[in-house]
Amino acid sequence: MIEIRDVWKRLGGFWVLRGVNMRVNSVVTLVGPNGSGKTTLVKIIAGVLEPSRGEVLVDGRRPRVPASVLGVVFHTPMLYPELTVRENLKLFAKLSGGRLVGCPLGVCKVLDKPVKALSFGWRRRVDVVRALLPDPPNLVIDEPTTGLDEEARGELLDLLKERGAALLTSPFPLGIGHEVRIEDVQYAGGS
Ligand SMILES: Nc1ncnc2c1ncn2[C@@H]1O[C@H](COP(=O)(O)OP(=O)(O)OP(=O)(O)O)[C@@H](O)[C@H]1O
Repeated sequence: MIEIRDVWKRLGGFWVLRGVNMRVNSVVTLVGPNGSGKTTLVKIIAGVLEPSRGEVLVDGRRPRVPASVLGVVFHTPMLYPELTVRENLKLFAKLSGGRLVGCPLGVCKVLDKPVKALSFGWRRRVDVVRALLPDPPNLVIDEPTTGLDEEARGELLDLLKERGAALLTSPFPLGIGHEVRIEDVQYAGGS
């Protein structure tokens, strides 16, 4: 369960987020125009940005949550380009206490390739698998459709349905999970 409690964020002299209140306990896609604060909210949930006001709880924890409780996937993959996929997954499994089970998103096909040799879509696939290694009950993915083909999106949706909570952001409607407009979960007045 991801609980966003009255989260405000001021950046560059503007209130980007104005009192966001939201509880996520299933697959939820957050939609909104470019610049409406979706990525900012993901960063706050991930604990890499502090809210100006308010708090985020993930299964009752805050502000920084272990990878075993919250998996995070940003738009830019968090992988070591010089290492192979196998080496990356081994390293992150060690750090997060998880392990690779089966071949999610087809990663076994690319295990021995260096990450720098992969296409963007394959790097994103590997990055999602990296986040899922410790089997976190909660997940947040910024722009999940970017780079993923239809087959990978379908498999990703199946993987997400197994989570307690998955918050996705996309600049366009995905047809995945329950859609929530960012304007509808904060105080009226917009930006
Ligand atoms: N470090 C920063 N300093 C100043 N302003 C920032 C900073 N980061 C983001 N912003 C501003 O905050 C607003 C929200 O940005 P954010 O990236 O969260 O929006 P978004 O909804 O994810 O957009 P998109 O759909 O285009 O990805 C934008 O106006 C952006 O310019």
